[in-house]
Amino acid sequence: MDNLIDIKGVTHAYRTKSGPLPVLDDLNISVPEGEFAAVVGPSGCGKSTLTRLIAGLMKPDRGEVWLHGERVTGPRKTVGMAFQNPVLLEWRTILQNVILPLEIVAPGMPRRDREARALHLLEMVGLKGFEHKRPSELSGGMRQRASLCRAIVHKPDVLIMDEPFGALDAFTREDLWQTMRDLRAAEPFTCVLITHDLRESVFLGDQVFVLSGRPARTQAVLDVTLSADRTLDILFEPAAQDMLHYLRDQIRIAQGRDGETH
Ligand SMILES: Nc1ncnc2c1ncn2[C@@H]1O[C@H](COP(=O)(O)OP(=O)(O)OP(=O)(O)O)[C@@H](O)[C@H]1O
Repeated sequence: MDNLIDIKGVTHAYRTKSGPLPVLDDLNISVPEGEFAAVVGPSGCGKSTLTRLIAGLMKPDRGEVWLHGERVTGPRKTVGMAFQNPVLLEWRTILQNVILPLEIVAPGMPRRDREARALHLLEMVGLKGFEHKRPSELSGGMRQRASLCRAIVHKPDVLIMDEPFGALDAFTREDLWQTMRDLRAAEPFTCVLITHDLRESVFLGDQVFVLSGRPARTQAVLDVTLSADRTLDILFEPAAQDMLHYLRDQIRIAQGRDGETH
């Protein structure tokens, strides 16, 4: 299978007043087309920096980022992004917010077709009937559902999500995991998910990449050998529990806390 995302030997440092701050160090990550890569690592290790590099919003000091066989040298329209804060535009309805990327990427697409595409996605995520509401009229979980629709409405090559469920309560978060699973089954896409939640990484990921402490390297890669139509219950089964223990140990190592009693 071809890799849709290839991050090869990426090294990056921010220039700060007190000198360079090395953030990524010879990082290597490959994601085959259609796969879901979850990225976990200690706080501040460089995960968000990685998303900016994949999206072409920044260039690495060294190394290369490839998307779909093309070297990334600048921002790309074929990337969809979702963040912890859904940043929906209050002066637009939910439907108009979801349509926004199509207005930019496919300006020639008839309005009726744009709306049909957005309404289809809104229905899939359980927001049918809310399309004419303003963002402030929706709950946090509903806004994040709308934001997911907006991120994939233009069928991006890759969906990059940076802690998209981090601000939601535990039950809403689990609902959203299932929504993601169902969206992916209906519309396969390649995804990079940054998360602090190890259960989320195992439930949604095909592979989990553990980054080391800053500057981040790829410390470990876990193949999630659970069925694609996994349910939440699977997280309580021994195979998933073993994976969660492994990831927790890896995070301790990344934090330099290996050997502490736990
Ligand atoms: N524009 C910037 N200029 C200078 N330093 C930055 C910049 N952006 C991030 N940093 C620093 O780079 C390091 C990595 O930041 P980044 O946001 O990529 O980490 P992260 O792993 O996503 O963090 P968290 O898990 O806390 O969200 C941090 O120490 C941060 O303070």
